[in-house]
Amino acid sequence: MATRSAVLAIVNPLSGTTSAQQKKVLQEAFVRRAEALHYAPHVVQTTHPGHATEIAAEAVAQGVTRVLAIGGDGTINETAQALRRSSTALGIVPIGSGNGLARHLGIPLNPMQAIERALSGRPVVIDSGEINEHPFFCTAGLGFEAYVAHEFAKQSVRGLPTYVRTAFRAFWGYKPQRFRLDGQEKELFSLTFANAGQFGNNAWMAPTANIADGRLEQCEIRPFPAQAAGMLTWRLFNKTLNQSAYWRGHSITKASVQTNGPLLIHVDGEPVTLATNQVDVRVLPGSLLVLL
Ligand SMILES: Nc1ncnc2c1ncn2[C@@H]1O[C@H](COP(=O)(O)OP(=O)(O)OP(=O)(O)O)[C@@H](O)[C@H]1O
Repeated sequence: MATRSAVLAIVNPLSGTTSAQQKKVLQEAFVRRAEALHYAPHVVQTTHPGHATEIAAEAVAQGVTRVLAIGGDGTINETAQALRRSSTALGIVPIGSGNGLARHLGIPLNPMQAIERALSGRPVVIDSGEINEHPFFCTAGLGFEAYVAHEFAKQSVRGLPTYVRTAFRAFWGYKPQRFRLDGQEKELFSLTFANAGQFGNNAWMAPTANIADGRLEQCEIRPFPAQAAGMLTWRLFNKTLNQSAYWRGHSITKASVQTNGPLLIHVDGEPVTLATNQVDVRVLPGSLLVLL
């Protein structure tokens, strides 16, 4: 009898708003379905930040061909980091607050259906990005969106309602920042580098982004009067932000940004504080296999 190929599921027990019981049910369903498809399934729960990368790196070294990340965009990022430039493909089972990468790729938001896709789907090549030493797969950015990511991380409750409340509060306290972008001085409300088109929750910062074109979309929002905020928000969710006079986009392969002080950024929605005021962004074309 042929040896069954291994398939690994990495689960963040703290992701999103699903309960521990729901995650347990999901893991059991994964094991049952994988066995029915003649795989040898393994499940590992993360115990600390960065753990998903360690587990996924081990799976790559062992030649596992499918690794599922069951979590939010942070867990998917940590898992995908280790799979870059390998022949191990990523299965995405989105149970986070935003699920930007899954939404962009058209992966079902129903976890059971996403498991099915990850077990039965075919590997498709996509790009990834790097902002300094931090890999990203969906979006990374500076300015308002980074500020919101940092504020959101301080909240005890996850989920969309908390995110909306946090962003609304942050808006009134936030001042646009000065950036030196590829040698040009600019005051911007936000600056996004988009591999996928959206942050999550169908908030489309880069409506035309193509995740497999070997490029990133650099999206700049210039300062705007408070009365324009409603229209910009509507456009963000209506996938028409690129029609706003406050939005500007360029397709790039690399960019360099300087600011006046230590820098708050977000990487796939996770807050990061850089110890430098220099940011270098680049695309890694065709660097990840995703199961679709
Ligand atoms: N056992 C753990 N304890 C503490 N933190 C963890 C653990 N496992 C993973 N993490 C960290 O939790 C972070 C957030 O996880 P994840 O993105 O999956 O959930 P989320 O934040 O609820 O979802 P979203 O990103 O969609 O808001 C990850 O970047 C990871 O570093």
